[in-house]
Amino acid sequence: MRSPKDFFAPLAVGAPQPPRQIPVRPSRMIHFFDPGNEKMAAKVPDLAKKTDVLLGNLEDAVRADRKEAARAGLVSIAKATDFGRTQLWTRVNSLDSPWVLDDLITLVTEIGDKLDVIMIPKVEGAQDIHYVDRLLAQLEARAGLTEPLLVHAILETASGVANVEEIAGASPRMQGISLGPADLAASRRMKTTRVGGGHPGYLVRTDPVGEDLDEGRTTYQQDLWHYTVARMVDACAMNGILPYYGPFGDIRDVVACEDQFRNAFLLGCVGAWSLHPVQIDIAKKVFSPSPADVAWARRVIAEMGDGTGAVMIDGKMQDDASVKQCRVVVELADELAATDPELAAAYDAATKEIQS
Ligand SMILES: CCC(=O)SCCNC(=O)CCNC(=O)[C@H](O)C(C)(C)COP(=O)(O)OP(=O)(O)OC[C@H]1O[C@@H](n2cnc3c(N)ncnc32)[C@H](O)[C@@H]1OP(=O)(O)O
Ligand SMILES: O=CC(=O)O
Ligand SMILES: [Mg+2]
Repeated sequence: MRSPKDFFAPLAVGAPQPPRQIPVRPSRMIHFFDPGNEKMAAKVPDLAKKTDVLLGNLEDAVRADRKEAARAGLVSIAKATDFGRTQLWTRVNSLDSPWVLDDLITLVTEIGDKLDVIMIPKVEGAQDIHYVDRLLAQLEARAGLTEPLLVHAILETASGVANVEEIAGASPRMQGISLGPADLAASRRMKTTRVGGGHPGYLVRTDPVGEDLDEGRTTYQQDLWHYTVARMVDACAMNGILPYYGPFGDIRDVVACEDQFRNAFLLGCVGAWSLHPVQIDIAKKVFSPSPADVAWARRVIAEMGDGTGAVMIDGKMQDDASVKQCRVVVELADELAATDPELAAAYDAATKEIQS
């Protein structure tokens, strides 16, 4: 165990100072693309204008014989593209794979100054983050980088879930954690064959009304991911890092995708992955607080004055705790509105309407 005093010392001579705070930047959607796929790569400059995060994926979904092409593609794209305010992330191959060492060496050396966050898949415990932490420090020092790279873990193994609190606090570089429902389902030996989302067989049923066990019994589909998302959110919040829902694989089912994203948003996640351009606007809509909620939250804050005591607003009791929730909503809205004039106008219009 490192002592808390050592936590903010660089892990290699010449490496940049580790971060003390995770920068607050919009990351409602982490948009995945395969940098070795020419069609997808051609869309990157346009996608950079409408996404919060673009992620060059080198791991699963990239064929084994295309790994080098994907890595080289990401280097070229990063060098050639002006990403503006959009962050550039990558997902490297897993730590037990034959590709990850070259992924990290190449990317940090060639484009370490363009990358914001490195996503590490299949993290099992703090030891995986410690390994990456030291290696990144060595590579940053050699590349002469002045800003530390941040690390994001995917929660997609049973041991990762069991160790999620120690993973979240394993390094000052930890930026956040995403739920990876597909690999996690396999690791847990769940009997699903989907990428995220629900399952009609996972349900509860109302009690029988009489002797007939089939008659009049409504069933309600349950959320397979509730426990893991909630646990991930707590682990992230207690360590000052950000939680995300991961992939929703049924690209055609934009309705259920929106539901899954909204469940994650309401439970505390700040964003989700988009796998296809059609999911970008879904994430943008869901992970931006609604104008009505922002207007209401602003009103509660205004009427609560110094934030203590209790008041009644439209028949609802408000006190110190509800005003704190309202501040969470308003702070997020203000952060997003600062770079999105359309959203800012929608929030102001809804606020004026509620005041009149
Ligand atoms: C399961 C656990 C995980 O690890 S999830 C993360 C790993 N998976 C991924 O990264 C998948 C990323 N997405 C994809 O590969 C594709 O979107 C898949 C799902 C295969 C669908 O592609 P395709 O059949 O081409 O869809 P389409 O015909 O509707 O595409 C229309 C045009 O859009 C493009 N497109 C597609 N996806 C992306 C993307 N993620 N980023 C940028 N562009 C994308 C297509 O190339 C196609 O382009 P064009 O109109 O033909 O020029
Ligand atoms: O990598 C993501 C997953 O769901 O697996
Ligand atoms: Mg995975």
